[in-house]
Amino acid sequence: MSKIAFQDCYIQSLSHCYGCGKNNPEGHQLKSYWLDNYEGSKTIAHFTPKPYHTAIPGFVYGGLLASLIDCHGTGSAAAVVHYKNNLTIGSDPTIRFVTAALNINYLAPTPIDKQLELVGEFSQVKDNKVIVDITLSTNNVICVKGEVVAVKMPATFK
Ligand SMILES: CCCCCCCC(=O)SCCNC(=O)CCNC(=O)[C@H](O)C(C)(C)COP(=O)(O)OP(=O)(O)OC[C@H]1O[C@@H](n2cnc3c(N)ncnc32)[C@H](O)[C@@H]1OP(=O)(O)O
Repeated sequence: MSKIAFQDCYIQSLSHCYGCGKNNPEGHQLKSYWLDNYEGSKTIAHFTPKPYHTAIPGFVYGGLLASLIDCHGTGSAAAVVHYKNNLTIGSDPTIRFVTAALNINYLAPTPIDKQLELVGEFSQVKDNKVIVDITLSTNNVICVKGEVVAVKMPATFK
């Protein structure tokens, strides 16, 4: 794993996201990295749910899981476009990605008392659009699969 999370390289003004912004103390503060030995092709993040993330006692609320997949996807998209263009993720001008589409499939109940692992792979990488396929697992069991269509953040967001 690289030492600095993708999201922690975002400029201060783009670090308030509820899912992954380091400047949002109420948020999830998800941290995404390159998977060891897969720089440029696979990404990883971990998250440990809190008891209040409950859907049915013992199991995680699906909206939280979607949110984690969303932010791992947009962070991974920013990382791979920088990687492909030989840029550093914190470099200027800021290239960031927002969610255009999110498709989530819940395959198995997700236990609330385990660490969650998200792994992302890219099915399409263009400078303006990246499609990221993400699995969310606990104890090597895939509980959720998601596809994130991430599009380069337009100027209207600034
Ligand atoms: C910066 C750190 C923050 C982290 C973000 C965390 C994730 C988030 O919560 S982001 C917030 C939620 N998302 C939003 O609010 C986005 C709102 N939507 C928009 O701003 C626009 O519709 C936007 C940017 C997604 C697309 O803009 P648009 O002008 O239509 O894009 P456009 O340039 O035409 O299309 C680019 C590509 O994306 C594709 N695309 C656009 N919208 C979609 C969509 N909804 N579904 C699938 N593909 C799409 C286009 O087909 C095109 O693909 P290609 O290049 O292969 O032809």
